[in-house]
Amino acid sequence: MYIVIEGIDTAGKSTQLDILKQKFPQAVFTKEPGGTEIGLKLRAMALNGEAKSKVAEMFLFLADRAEHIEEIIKPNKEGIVVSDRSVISGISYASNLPLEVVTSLNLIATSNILPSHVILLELSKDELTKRLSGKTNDSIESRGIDYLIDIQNRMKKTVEILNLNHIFIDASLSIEEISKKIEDFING
Ligand SMILES: Nc1ncnc2c1ncn2[C@@H]1O[C@H](COP(=O)(O)OP(=O)(O)O)[C@@H](O)[C@H]1O
Ligand SMILES: Cc1cn([C@H]2C[C@H](O)[C@@H](COP(=O)(O)OP(=O)(O)O)O2)c(=O)[nH]c1=O
Repeated sequence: MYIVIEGIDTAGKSTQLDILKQKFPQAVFTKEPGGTEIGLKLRAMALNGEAKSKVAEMFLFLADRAEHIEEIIKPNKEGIVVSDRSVISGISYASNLPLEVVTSLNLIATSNILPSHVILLELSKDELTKRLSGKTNDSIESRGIDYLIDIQNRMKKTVEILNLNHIFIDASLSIEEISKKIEDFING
C-alpha cells in the first residue's frame, strides 16, 4: 500500500500524519521533498528560493522524487508506506508548464509507480487565508492565496487524470472527523 496525503500548505497534512503514526505504528512514514539523504540537500535548495528558473526548481523536486521512489517507496510498498506529498504536488506546483508535459516528466521520475491511495485535504479560500495569516511563509507559500487555490485545482485535476484511487476531504472539518474519514478510506 502506497498512501499519500496531499493538499496545499496549511491544509492539515502534518496534523493528520501525527494521528496516523499512532494508528498505524507498523507503517513507514516518509515525505517529499526530503525523504532521503540526497533529498534533504535537494529540499534545502528547492525551498530557499535561490533558483532563478522555475524549471530548475522543478528539476530539483523531480530529482528528489526519483531518489525517494528508488530508496523508500519501492522497498516498502508491499507493506504500508505513507508519504507527506507525492507526484501530485510535483505536477501541480509546476504550474508554469502545461499539465501534460509535467505529468510525463513526473512519470519518468517515479518509474511509473503511482500511489494506491490518495488523501487530498481541500481548503476553501477563506480558511486558507485564515491559516496562512498564522504562519511564517517560505518562498513558495509567500506566492499568495490565489496561487495556492490554483495549485489545489491542479491537484484535483491531476488525481482525476491519473485515475488514482482517492478521497477528497473538506479540510475545515474537525481534526477528529477528518482522521476518521482517512482511517475508513485506508481500511477500505
Ligand atoms: N481540521 C482542522 N481544523 C482547524 N485547524 C486545523 C485543522 N487541521 C490542522 N489545523 C491547523 O492548521 C495549521 C496547518 O496545519 P498543518 O497540519 O501544519 O498543515 P500542513 O502540514 O498541510 O501544512 C496548523 O496551525 C494546525 O493546527
Ligand atoms: C513535492 C513538492 C513540493 N513543492 C512545494 C510545496 C510546499 O510549498 C513545499 C514543501 O513544503 P512542505 O514540506 O510541504 O512544507 P512545510 O515543511 O512548510 O510544511 O514545496 C513543490 O513546489 N513541488 C513539489 O514537487
